[in-house]
Amino acid sequence: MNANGNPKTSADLSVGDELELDVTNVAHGGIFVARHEGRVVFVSDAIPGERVLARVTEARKKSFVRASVVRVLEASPHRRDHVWASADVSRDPAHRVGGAEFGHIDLAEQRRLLGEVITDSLKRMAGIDLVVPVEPAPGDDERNGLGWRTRMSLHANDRGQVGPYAARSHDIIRVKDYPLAHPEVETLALGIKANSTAAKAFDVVAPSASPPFVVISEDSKRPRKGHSRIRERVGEREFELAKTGFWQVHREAPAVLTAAVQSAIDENLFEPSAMNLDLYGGVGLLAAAVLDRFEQGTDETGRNIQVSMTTVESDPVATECAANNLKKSAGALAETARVDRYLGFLERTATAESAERMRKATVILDPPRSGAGGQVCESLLNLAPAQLIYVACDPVAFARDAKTLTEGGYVISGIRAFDLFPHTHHVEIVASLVRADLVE
Ligand SMILES: C[S@@+](CC[C@H](N)C(=O)[O-])C[C@H]1O[C@@H](n2cnc3c(N)ncnc32)[C@H](O)[C@@H]1O
Repeated sequence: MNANGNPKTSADLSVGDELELDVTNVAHGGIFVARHEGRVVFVSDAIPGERVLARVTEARKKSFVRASVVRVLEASPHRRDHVWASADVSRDPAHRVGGAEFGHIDLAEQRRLLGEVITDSLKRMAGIDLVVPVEPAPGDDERNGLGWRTRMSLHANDRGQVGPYAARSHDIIRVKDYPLAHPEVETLALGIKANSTAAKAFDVVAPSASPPFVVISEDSKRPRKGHSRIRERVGEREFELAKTGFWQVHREAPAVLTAAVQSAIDENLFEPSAMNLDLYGGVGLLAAAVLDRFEQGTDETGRNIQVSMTTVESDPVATECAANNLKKSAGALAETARVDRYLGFLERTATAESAERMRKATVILDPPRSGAGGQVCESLLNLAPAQLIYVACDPVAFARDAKTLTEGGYVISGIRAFDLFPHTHHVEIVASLVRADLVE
């Protein structure tokens, strides 16, 4: 009943109300869509096709409410016991752990849903029609998508309890296991005790070529910058990076992305002497992928092929590492700069010769979750490199940038997606965009 004593309508919904819902779609962000008398309900822990009983958890917006499944009335054939018991629907929604919001769905269906999110985002935001199958990382099917996470953050509350956050709050959930974590990460994480109430955050890391460790921080919000270095191995190469510096989280992700970027580049459009760039380059993983592919062999005069490649990265420690990681390549440079400013500088200072080197370039870009954004895309359109390889971890941000780039003169010539975060809603896209005048 509402305040006037009448039966509740969708407009009166408040937190705690329970609704029977037919779940119709997946939405971006690990949630699912249903309607209650026309009002959109974003439901967690559901699967499209299910009928569920869901409890309203947020009702501040007029256009939609949020709810969590408390009982499955008609289950999807894709429903499984949650891979992490601490996130199961049998728990009160407030006490479900976050970070595994697809863990109740079989892996093949998770990937189909991720593909649907990519297709929908491209259609809705960019008017682009593409079906993108989502490929598993090697070994994940055999391990049921578990044990991949080489980095994990835990938190402590004022009572000294340590654990991950709940699904939709910053409450600490105490757990008995971490099934998505690499075994070394899990062992270390389970051993953490908040010995001092000052300890607020714990980064647990298991690098592939250094011993596993925990970095303790007294501030849960401040980025933790360990300056001592660790090492990661990818194929024949080793990379150095800062202890809590950026590195791909899935243990297979560096190798998967290296191979994907290498094969996404059109070799007919690749010019070794062009102004090739690895934007948002981190410690040089993707620059190395390009160098390893195109430095092979000799040119027509019999000299070793030298590839010009500059990484652009805002974190000076990562840049320093990139310079070391790429130092065997004479044509490699590592610059500390924000990408928008760096590209703006290239635009302002262009000469006829540098503009031509830029137009022949291959540009890799692997921005953070928010995407490259309008200003960077506009600069890329002005500089007009021959091909862009866009590595994206957010389908919506990618679709927004793809709209700018395709409307400005690029054609998507290839796109792949990888399930590098099993049991979560995250997915990695690798897209090739070629300047339209170069497409046959
Ligand atoms: C998704 S990571 C990719 C790193 C690298 N490509 C890799 O795979 O290891 C994004 C990187 O961009 C950097 N970054 C974020 N915003 C930036 C900006 N505006 N300009 C330059 N670098 C930025 C971050 O420090 C981070 O290293």
